[in-house]
Amino acid sequence: MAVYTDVGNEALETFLQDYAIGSLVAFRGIAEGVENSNFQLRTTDGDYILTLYEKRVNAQDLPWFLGLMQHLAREGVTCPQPVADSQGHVLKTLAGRPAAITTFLPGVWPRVVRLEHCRPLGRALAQLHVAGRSYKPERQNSLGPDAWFALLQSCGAGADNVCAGLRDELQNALEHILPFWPGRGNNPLLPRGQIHADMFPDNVFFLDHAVSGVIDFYFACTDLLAYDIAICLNAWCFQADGAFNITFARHMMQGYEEIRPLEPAERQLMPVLARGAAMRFLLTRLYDWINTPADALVTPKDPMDYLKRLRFHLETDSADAYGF
Ligand SMILES: Nc1ncnc2c1ncn2[C@@H]1O[C@H](COP(=O)(O)OP(=O)(O)O)[C@@H](O)[C@H]1O
Ligand SMILES: N[C@@H](CCOP(=O)(O)O)C(=O)O
Repeated sequence: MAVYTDVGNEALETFLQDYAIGSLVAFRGIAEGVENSNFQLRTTDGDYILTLYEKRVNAQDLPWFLGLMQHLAREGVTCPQPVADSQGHVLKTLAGRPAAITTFLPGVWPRVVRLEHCRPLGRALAQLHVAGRSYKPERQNSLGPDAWFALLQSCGAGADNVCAGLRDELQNALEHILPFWPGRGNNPLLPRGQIHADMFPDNVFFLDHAVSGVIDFYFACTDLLAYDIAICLNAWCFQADGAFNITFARHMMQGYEEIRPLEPAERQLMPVLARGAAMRFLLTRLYDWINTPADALVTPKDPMDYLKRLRFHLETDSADAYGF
């Protein structure tokens, strides 16, 4: 459950007086998610989401995230829209945390990924990349390759308690990733733009076999477009038993390339991007696994799922293995 900060009924009713979205009918903390505290609000006007921004979100980045969501919507991407209060402010404070109300998106995220999800997912990702082109402000990826070594260090000896030898294994893996990363040293730079950077199944809603919306832009940043594909490859194309599903990957890429064809170098460098994407989620999961108190109201995600993926990508040296 991810409700780090509790909000009382009275405090919420007072907060809502600043808005013209009717009066409170009901609200509940949302169990899903691990980063922020989310509440579903029902007012006499309809449904909304209240988010209190927590640990990994830097409050200074919030105008960039909310601005991106507004921009993408103008460009035709369905995503939550910040709701302004009567003074025109979208960013507020509640229970001592930065807070915003956004619109509620209908749809359901796939609890089990099936082949039918993969092509629409690829299309939605490419649409987001194309729509993001005209959003000019940039945000550096604070969880990109420059951060991984320090993140591993911050896990300390705890890594080896999760899995014997893990610290050395990850250190060694970084040596097979960082020197080959696009744009580093003499490596070619790939097309950059606004990326979602957390397009996991729980952030993509479907209705009637089509993507009905994308949520959770709080890791979005300006980075390599193909890295976003590598994140999806990790998050959508491995089965529950840990096996890679090449058909899922092929369908996802077919959908993506209907909207934005890949450049040859993006395809060629997919193995290193996929290793990097597995490393990034393995490290944040590992950090959370080690540092989340046993009585916390959040269920940390298993880092070992991403160790299996990382090992797979380290064995892979050609994009052919991904089916594209
Ligand atoms: N705009 C929205 N419309 C509908 N449901 C939402 C919306 N935003 C969040 N949710 C619900 O809240 C859950 C957690 O949201 P998410 O943004 O992934 O949280 P976190 O940032 O904590 O990971 C989602 O899985 C979804 O069920
Ligand atoms: N997708 C990340 C965790 C971030 O949580 P989300 O609920 O915001 O997607 C992971 O799976 O490690």
